[in-house]
Amino acid sequence: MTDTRSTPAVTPARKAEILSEALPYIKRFFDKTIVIKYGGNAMTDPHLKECFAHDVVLLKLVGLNPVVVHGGGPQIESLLARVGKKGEFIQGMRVTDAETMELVEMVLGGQVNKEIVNLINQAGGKAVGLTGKDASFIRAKRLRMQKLDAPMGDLIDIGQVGEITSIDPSLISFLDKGDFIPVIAPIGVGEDGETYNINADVVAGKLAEILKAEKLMLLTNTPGVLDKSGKLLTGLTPAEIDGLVADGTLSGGMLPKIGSALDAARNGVKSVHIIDGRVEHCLLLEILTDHGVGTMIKSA
Ligand SMILES: Nc1ncnc2c1ncn2[C@@H]1O[C@H](COP(=O)(O)OP(=O)(O)O)[C@@H](O)[C@H]1O
Ligand SMILES: CC(=O)N[C@@H](CCC(=O)OP(=O)(O)O)C(=O)O
Repeated sequence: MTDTRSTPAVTPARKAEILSEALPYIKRFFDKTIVIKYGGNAMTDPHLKECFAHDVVLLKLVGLNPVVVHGGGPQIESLLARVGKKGEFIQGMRVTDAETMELVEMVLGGQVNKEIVNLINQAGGKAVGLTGKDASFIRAKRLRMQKLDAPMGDLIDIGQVGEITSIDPSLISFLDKGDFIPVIAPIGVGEDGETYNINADVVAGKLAEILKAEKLMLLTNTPGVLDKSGKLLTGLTPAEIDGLVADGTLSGGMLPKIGSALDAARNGVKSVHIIDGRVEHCLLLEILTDHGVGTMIKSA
């Protein structure tokens, strides 16, 4: 059977040319850390999942240090539905009671984490799955959330949702140096061993800051950040983001994503992108070629 994905007329010479175009990027990013957030919504198609794993392995083998943080929102929803529960979100954060927390940990720390680890290993990498509980490397406390439509300081409690208090980078650095690819589920641990559910974009952003990453790439299921008419915004400044939040153009899961992206850009991560995880090889396109595939978040 013919594989229609490999039929475009790319001559061998053009293939070689494309490969050699990656050289300046490989040189520039050699030994640099790239934090990749793999969103639950971009994680549904089997072929795309294989492409993602393949790209991560390729980045590692050419000398970059990819660190994967994954979500799993849709996967959590389907387990909740099986036990007759429905997820509730406030400003993109899941309200997390004790039972939900148990299920979230099963899905993120178990099913989704091990699936990604396995895919990367099948593609020839050496992935190691972790949650923030491993070596207690992501410490958290209970989040008190500021509602956008409430007076400043009017904070609400949404259950076992964590706010990161610290990240110890040593475990991740150790894995990077040892040729391993860390794959991190967004779960934190409290002072007394409590388990916290943390939005994956928030973990990815903070980790990118702490690791002094060269790039933070947030893969999602839209072309990037869209304006009110659905057009892609290829670059965004903090002032433009404030405007989009205030007029309601950004909502739901895009709120924690943009907040984390902006924090990372302001705190030393050199380039921050929200990109379309449904585009085949989006990581290679964004990192090793001139073709941007989403929205770049600027620090000023
Ligand atoms: N202005 C916007 N541009 C793009 N997506 C938006 C916007 N506002 C809200 N969204 C929503 O944010 C979603 C991405 O966040 P989320 O569902 O948390 O995805 P992920 O699982 O990739 O983190 C999009 O699928 C879209 O429904
Ligand atoms: C507090 C909170 O909202 N946690 C998220 C963690 C998973 C996640 O962020 O998944 P996506 O990246 O696929 O959205 C949740 O429970 O859904």
